[in-house]
Amino acid sequence: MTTPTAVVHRDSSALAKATAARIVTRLVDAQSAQGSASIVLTGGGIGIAVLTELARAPARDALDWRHLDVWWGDERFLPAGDSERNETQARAALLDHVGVAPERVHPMPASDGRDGADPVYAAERYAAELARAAQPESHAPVPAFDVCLLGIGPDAHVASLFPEQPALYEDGRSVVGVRGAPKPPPTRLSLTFPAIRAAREVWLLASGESKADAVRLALSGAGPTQVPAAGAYGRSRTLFLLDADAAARLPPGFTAPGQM
Ligand SMILES: O=C1O[C@H](COP(=O)(O)O)[C@@H](O)[C@H](O)[C@H]1O
Repeated sequence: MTTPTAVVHRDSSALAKATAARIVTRLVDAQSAQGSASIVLTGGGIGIAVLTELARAPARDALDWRHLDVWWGDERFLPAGDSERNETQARAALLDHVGVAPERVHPMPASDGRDGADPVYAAERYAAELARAAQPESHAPVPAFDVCLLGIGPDAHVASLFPEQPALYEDGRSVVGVRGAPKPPPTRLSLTFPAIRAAREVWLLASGESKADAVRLALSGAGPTQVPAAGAYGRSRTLFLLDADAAARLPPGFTAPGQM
């Protein structure tokens, strides 16, 4: 487990722009070292804003988009192309505007796909796809993602791991089908904690005052069953990337708002 670091930006626009720049730097470094890179995308307001800024950033051309694997941390289990799908939003914000190799973009299955409407089968298929991409050095049935982006909900959920739900206890499977999620739509797919923790770096994004309590609890040693964001960490680095409103109630010892 890596100790989290908090980085605070003045507002959501600065947070989105700075995170986009940070992604370019991190993935360019990974491509220099390994020849290719991988990222896990998140949905949600700030998650998609970051992708929009990445598409606009002149520095994006420093990345070799053809040698990037793109995965998702969770998905709303809806028909392909539904505007509420995290995939649909990520394509519109970023992936349709850069030269990603289609075979290296790995969306989670849709509810009208070949698995049918049962999220359990869809989760199994995504887990198998991840396992095929796993390298020996990842020591897990998923790749050692270079960056795993996760939004934080007001209830401290990350990916589609919601407080007190059974998916939080999963320690065998890398992907689960989620039913009865408190945030619509109720049926979702999600990486589990073991899959998230296989990432080299986990970056948790939060913007807005409605996230301030979730951020405070996650950084205060709360348990992941009540505060899922507290259970998401990377092997080498865990970053909380925040705007000043989300950082308004940081616990002692973390960067105070206004320092960036
Ligand atoms: O539904 C979801 O919500 C979370 C957080 O979204 P936000 O709009 O409150 O930032 C997101 O991380 C997740 O990927 C998504 O499916």
